[in-house]
Amino acid sequence: MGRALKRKATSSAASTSSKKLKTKETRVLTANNLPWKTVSRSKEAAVDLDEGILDLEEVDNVEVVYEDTEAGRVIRFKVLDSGDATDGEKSRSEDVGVSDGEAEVEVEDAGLSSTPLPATVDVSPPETLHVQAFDSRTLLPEWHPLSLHSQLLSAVHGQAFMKPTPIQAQTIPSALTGRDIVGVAETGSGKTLAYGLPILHDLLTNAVALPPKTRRPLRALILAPTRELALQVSTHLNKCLNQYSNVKEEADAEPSVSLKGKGKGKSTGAGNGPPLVSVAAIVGGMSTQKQKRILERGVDVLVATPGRLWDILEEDDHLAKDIKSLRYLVLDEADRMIETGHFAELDNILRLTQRSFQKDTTDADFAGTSESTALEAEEEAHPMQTFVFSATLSKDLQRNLKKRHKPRLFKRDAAPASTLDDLILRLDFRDPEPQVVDISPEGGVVSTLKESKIECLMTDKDAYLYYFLTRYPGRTLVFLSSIDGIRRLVPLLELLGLPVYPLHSQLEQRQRLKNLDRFKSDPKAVLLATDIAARGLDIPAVAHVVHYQIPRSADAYVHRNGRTARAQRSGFSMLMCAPDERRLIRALLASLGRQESDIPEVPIEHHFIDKMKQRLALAKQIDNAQHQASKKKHDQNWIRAAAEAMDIELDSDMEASGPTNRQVKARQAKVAALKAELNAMLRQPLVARGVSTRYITSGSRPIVDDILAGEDHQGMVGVKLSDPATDLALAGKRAKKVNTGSKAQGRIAAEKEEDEEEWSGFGS
Ligand SMILES: Nc1ncnc2c1ncn2[C@@H]1O[C@H](COP(=O)(O)OP(=O)(O)OP(=O)(O)O)[C@@H](O)[C@H]1O
Repeated sequence: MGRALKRKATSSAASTSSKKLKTKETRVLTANNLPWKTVSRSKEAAVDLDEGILDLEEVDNVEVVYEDTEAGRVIRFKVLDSGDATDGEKSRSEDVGVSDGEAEVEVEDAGLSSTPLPATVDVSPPETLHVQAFDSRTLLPEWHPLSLHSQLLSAVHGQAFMKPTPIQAQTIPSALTGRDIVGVAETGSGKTLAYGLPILHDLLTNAVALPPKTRRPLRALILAPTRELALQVSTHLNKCLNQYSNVKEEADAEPSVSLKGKGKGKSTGAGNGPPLVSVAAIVGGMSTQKQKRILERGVDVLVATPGRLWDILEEDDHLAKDIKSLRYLVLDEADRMIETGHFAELDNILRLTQRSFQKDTTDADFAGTSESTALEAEEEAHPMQTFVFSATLSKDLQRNLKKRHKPRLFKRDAAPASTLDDLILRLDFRDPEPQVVDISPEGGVVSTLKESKIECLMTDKDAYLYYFLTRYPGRTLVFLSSIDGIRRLVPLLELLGLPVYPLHSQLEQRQRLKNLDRFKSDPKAVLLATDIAARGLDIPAVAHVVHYQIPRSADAYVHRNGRTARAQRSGFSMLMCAPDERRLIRALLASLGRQESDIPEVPIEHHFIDKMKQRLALAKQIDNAQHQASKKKHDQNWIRAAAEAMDIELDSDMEASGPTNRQVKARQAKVAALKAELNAMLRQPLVARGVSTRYITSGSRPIVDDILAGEDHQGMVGVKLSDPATDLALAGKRAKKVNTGSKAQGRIAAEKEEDEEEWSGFGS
């Protein structure tokens, strides 16, 4: 038996303590079967700019033992009796015999997540370090033929991804053989791992242990259009490296942590060792210091937004050199990147990756130098692979790509590319014919998504939105085209008691991530967002997407809808359509090969809308009063500050122009009275027409049955709790019934239907 490794695991976020170990083990388990316990962490910590440790788990009373077998060194885990574990220090050193291997795990840099090497003194070099065998043939028969690194298979299994998604199944084998790939597949279909797993497989398979403090060269660059998406991709990949992996358990470490030796006597040099494979994100809004620390240490996989990366590249020659010898370049949501205003930066970064461009510059500037020779040698030994993924890449572009035999070269002074087609055609695919895999659905519609619309006046959109949110509580993402619109709506919906959060580019990054986290953790939360949230964000179980303002393009419509109905879950989207917008919607749908009539109307009980309008009117009054008061105060403060700065004395008129204390108090009292009125109104239940709240067992439609069955809607008396997709289907069936009958019968049926609806409320 090899030597035992004992550790006490603590982290700065949540202190964990390993109890004392004893050799009297009771069970030998695989890493995934260990009794991991979730460590509670503050929500805020999970969304900090360090890209967040999303889950933290700990395990107590486990001994890690290295065992030399014929196949090499393997790792075993022994779970000790909890009773044994309370023994003291003495038993610990006696039993294990090696006391210097104790290590403390602490959060060192949450911006860099890694797979640390084990903290033993005599750790084997990675070439001989064998991750505990993962039986993929039995546990993951559908993943097995892909022959991925066992650490990745273990992680995939741990996340219950029992088979590859179609885009993964079709691209991973080619990517593993070195092909360049253009992958197009519906939103939420697992594209991140389609490019991520081949990269991680290569890096893990060829990982070389670097001495501590050695800067590791960048091997893969993933470019994403938004900060949130870049952070999410980095987290997603780190989950495959850390969360469920055996190597993690081997090192007894957590994502985003590194091991620090704390043994007596001998140093645990390897405990300070570099990670096997590291992934980090660098995005705008992140502290420069942290970013520098990450880059100084070096990462294998860098996920970045083009704007921030270009800023760094202008100062960091080291990184610029790394980019010239990348192994992997990924453009995630490539088509969005040209819309974000960072097109020039993206173009510049891509120039750096183009070997022919490098040759052009190096030939001119350093012909025959060691740098030019090194680049050429590197190119021959490890040609760069390029992956371009999106849910929306035009068919024309794909055709052109296939026709193309040679990349269009970047000339030194060439103007930047101006369209996505131009840009992608200039990508330096090493593959003469990159493999194009397009399995996107016709019309961009995911099969598990139900689309719908509400037709209403522009001025009534607030009321209809409020109706929808009240009628169908559930995690809802509402898209608006303007930040002003979000600023106007958030306080109103807040006053109406909805858990609503904003997300747009003018919020501080910390606030953006905080709001996103709140949205993720409350199943009834509402996020009002601009299109920065339209691409790539993978928020589990978004029930509804609402297009409050119509999307700018068909692609935006597809991506916004893609925030719901992900990974084969069902989802619902609703387009709010004012008369002026109908022409645009028709054009938008036509470009997807569809018609306006393809999208049915959500059934609405108009009786409720009037009540919604009353509540909204009061909320608007309060908001205006609050706004005026704070604006006056702000103006007055500004004048005083300006006068002070200029050393001017304000005359008494000006001083007096501000509100007096009495006026301030009167205004506050008015706001308080309006709020009390609104709260009283909100306490009154919204009652469907024809329903008696006093006689719940009688009336045209007794509601007692629904109450007893627990199916009554808490906020709207007289309607059943239901989801919009079911109500849409019921409305569709009713309409069909009406259409199939004779004209006269149809009329009677419709009248009857109207009556029923009027009395029972929708969804009943
Ligand atoms: N093989 C799999 N089986 C089940 N779920 C998976 C699998 N691979 C990935 N997922 C999950 O599916 C969800 C969507 O994945 P991902 O974010 O990569 O989708 P996407 O195709 O990039 O979407 P978008 O186009 O919106 O960016 C994620 O929660 C991911 O964890």
